[in-house]
Amino acid sequence: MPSRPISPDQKTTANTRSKVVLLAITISAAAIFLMTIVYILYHLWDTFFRRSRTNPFDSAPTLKLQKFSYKELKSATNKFNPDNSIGKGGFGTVFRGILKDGKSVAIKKLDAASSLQAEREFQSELTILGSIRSPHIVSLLGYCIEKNKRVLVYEYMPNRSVQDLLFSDVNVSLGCMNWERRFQIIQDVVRALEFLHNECDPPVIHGDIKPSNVLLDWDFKAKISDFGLSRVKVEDEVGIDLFSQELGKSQELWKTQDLSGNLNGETTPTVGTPPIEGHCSSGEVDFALALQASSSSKHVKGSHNTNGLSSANSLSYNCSSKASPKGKEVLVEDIVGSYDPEFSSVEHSKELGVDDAGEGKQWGKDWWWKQDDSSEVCSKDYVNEWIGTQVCGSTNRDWESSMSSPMEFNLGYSPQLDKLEEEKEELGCPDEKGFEPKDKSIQKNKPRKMQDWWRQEKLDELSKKGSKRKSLESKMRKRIRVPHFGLGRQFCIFNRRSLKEHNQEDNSLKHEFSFKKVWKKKHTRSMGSELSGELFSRELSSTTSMRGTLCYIAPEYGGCGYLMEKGDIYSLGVLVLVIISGRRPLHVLNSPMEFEKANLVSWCRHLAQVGNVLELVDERLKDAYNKEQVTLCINLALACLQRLPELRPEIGDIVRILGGEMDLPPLPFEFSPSPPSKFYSRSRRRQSE
Ligand SMILES: Nc1ncnc2c1ncn2[C@@H]1O[C@H](COP(=O)(O)OP(=O)(O)OP(=O)(O)O)[C@@H](O)[C@H]1O
Repeated sequence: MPSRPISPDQKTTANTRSKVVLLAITISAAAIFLMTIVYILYHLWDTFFRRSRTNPFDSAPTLKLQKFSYKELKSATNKFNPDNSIGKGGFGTVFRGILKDGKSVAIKKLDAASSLQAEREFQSELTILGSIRSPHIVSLLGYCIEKNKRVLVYEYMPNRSVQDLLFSDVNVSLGCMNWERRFQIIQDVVRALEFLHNECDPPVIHGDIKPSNVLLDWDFKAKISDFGLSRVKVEDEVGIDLFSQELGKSQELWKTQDLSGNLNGETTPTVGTPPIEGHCSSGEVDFALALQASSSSKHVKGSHNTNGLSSANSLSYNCSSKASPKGKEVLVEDIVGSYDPEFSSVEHSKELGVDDAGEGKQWGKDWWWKQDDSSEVCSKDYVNEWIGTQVCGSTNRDWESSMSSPMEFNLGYSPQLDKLEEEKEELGCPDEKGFEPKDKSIQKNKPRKMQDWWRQEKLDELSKKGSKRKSLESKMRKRIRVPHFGLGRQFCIFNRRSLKEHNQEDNSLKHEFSFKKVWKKKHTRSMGSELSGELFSRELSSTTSMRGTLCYIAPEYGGCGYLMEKGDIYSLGVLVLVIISGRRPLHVLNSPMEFEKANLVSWCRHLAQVGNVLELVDERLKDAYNKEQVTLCINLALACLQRLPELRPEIGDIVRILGGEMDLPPLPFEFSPSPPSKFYSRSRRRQSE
């Protein structure tokens, strides 16, 4: 059958349809093309303009780290020959190496045995340091991962670390560490921190600022190294978690209580160090602060000694309330008996002996400022007192009794629990068994008359703690493990990072304390019987824990707090004092006359109070320094060392202050030459009325 011919109309319709389809395809393609161009332009704009700050993670792909083979690095260091070793850290040895192209590098070989923490450091260095470039930061050039071998390759810093230079007499006498150089180093470190805190997005917190992490290049330009403990700040992170909660409480308390404990309803002018009740939210050792509060007063104890138990409790309660799969575990016995945070609540003014609370007592808070008056105080006394108060978690009184009757540290003993009992005794609080104070003289000796409101408050608090105490006691007996975020115990355990300074120290007269040995002994035998000036004079203190380095770490970081910028600022304060004085933060010489200078931060505060900060300056500098610059740096350091992070200056302000573009904010009263007396406070009050 013949096919029907296609009509012209049908042809036209078909043509029209194909044209429409073609047009649709063309338009779609054009739209896609346009959108692609718009996307590319947006991306370019985003890269070049919007994100002008350094984003460590975004920029990571641009910072190509070289991957080395182990063989290559082995040959660069002559088989990791000890002769090429230029330093030893907590997790590995640093070698000088020469690469195939003739370039000098520093090669850090992590100890395989250092395991998890070393791995953490390695990852941290790779992800954070590997992603940032700044003239103020030591560059990470490459790495090697082969089986369990971990090696990092850095730019070589020929003039070693500030630690090496400061504590090597030869170099200083050669003028290596003259004032100009020291000032330059301070400025360089400040700039490095400015880069990390303000120019990186998100900000990077170093977490371990100290002299051995400040390295010097050919021109003695300082650069920060060692990002093993650093972290990147999470967006919108407020940072001060438990601390700020306690801070709120303490500020309320502070408003209602002056130095003598009286209710006055006004804010006391000394803002730097409110008596924080339970400030340290964990049972961790608040070493930085503990060191500053070098001895405690029985009087202070009278007003704050519930903290011991509260700290132990707060760790278990706070942490369990936040329990997460990430939570690690810590033995209750590691918490209880480790630290008495009453030292956290010690006002610096008292610490410096501003008030008369310690008068007439053998171990008043100000005892070590009075060495000249007491020829009986020797290094042994210092050590006993200090260790007794700071490490055992007992106060002076406990320590004194432990000295006469050495006790074992075991599950059955908890200084905090004992203190609770004692406190109840002092307050005349009947316990569950209807306990009444046996010795009425205890009450007579109370350092201050407590107002009824305060007493009532205290009793309420104690009865609350009594119930917590019961559960804590039963946990202790069962050795129950309390979940915790991997923060508490770490601070107390002195791991393998350590005592590097010890090796470098000359074995002559200059010696420092170590907590490591004491800590070990704590678990094995009576401490009191073992302590002697001899023993401690041989040990050093700059031990790095998993959370930072003793003496440099900020007080708030010792208590479950996040590591924040202000933590770096605190460490910077200590570093500045170390650079100016040429002393370590805890530096006890054998001479009793030197005791008052043992704790650098406390000594500096004392000097600031008496208006003589220049006494802190390294004697080796003789008079060859700029007094104005030194005074500015010391005052700046004191501002950085304020206990409340909020009061410490921001790094941007520090840059401006050092550059002379901004005045130093007024220091708290406790650092001023004329601290406010009670009279002053009252007269001020009357005026304001
Ligand atoms: N890039 C480098 N160039 C030259 N020397 C270096 C370099 N990196 C480290 N060192 C030297 O090696 C030493 C050890 O450094 P490392 O970072 O391993 O440990 P640390 O920071 O001193 O101690 P820790 O790791 O316990 O905090 C430094 O003090 C320094 O003297």
